[in-house]
Amino acid sequence: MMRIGNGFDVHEIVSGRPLVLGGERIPAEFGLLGHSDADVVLHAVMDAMLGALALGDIGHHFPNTDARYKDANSMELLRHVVRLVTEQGYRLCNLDVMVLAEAPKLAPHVTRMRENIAGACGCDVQQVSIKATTMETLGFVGRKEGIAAQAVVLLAPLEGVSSK
Ligand SMILES: Nc1ccn([C@@H]2O[C@H](COP(=O)(O)O)[C@@H](O)[C@H]2O)c(=O)n1
Ligand SMILES: C[C@@]1(CO)OP(=O)(O)OP(=O)(O)OC[C@H]1O
Repeated sequence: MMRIGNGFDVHEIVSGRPLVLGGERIPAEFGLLGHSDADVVLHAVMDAMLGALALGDIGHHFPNTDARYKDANSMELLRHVVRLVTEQGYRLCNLDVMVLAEAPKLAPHVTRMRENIAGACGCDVQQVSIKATTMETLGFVGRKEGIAAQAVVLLAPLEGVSSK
């Protein structure tokens, strides 16, 4: 049986922190606040994968009260979630991420972000889609108070399903 999952995350924009999105350090005058590296893109992707298999959420697997995850590299957390997916007998069919960010311009970084995620998932970059939009100055994203990401993931059983 194919399994679909969705994930959503928001992190607050602050100065003095790096901006890491999709495992990529993005040049910016601000970063995101979080217990981990606050990679809002990977957090949405992990929650979508966990949701597809009803395995809870990232807060359950990586509690923000646990010092082990202080400034954690979310790529490592993603690799752990991918291992859980494999153990359950599933693999990524495709995923689609929408990043809501007023700035910076993410288009120049999207290919590297897709490659990072595909590398962690052991899949082709064509199976990973990342898109970005502004909020046209509206709301907390439009005021540059935060960045949000939404992900939808489709998982397929490891055996008997083509990736096409
Ligand atoms: N942080 C962002 C936001 C948007 N883009 C790209 O610009 C296009 C137009 O954005 P609108 O919000 O005006 O629709 C969008 O389709 C993206 O290609 C971006 O690179 N980074
Ligand atoms: C990733 C984790 C890891 O402690 O930390 P945060 O950076 O706080 O991210 P958030 O999406 O708020 O919560 C999930 C946590 O599991």
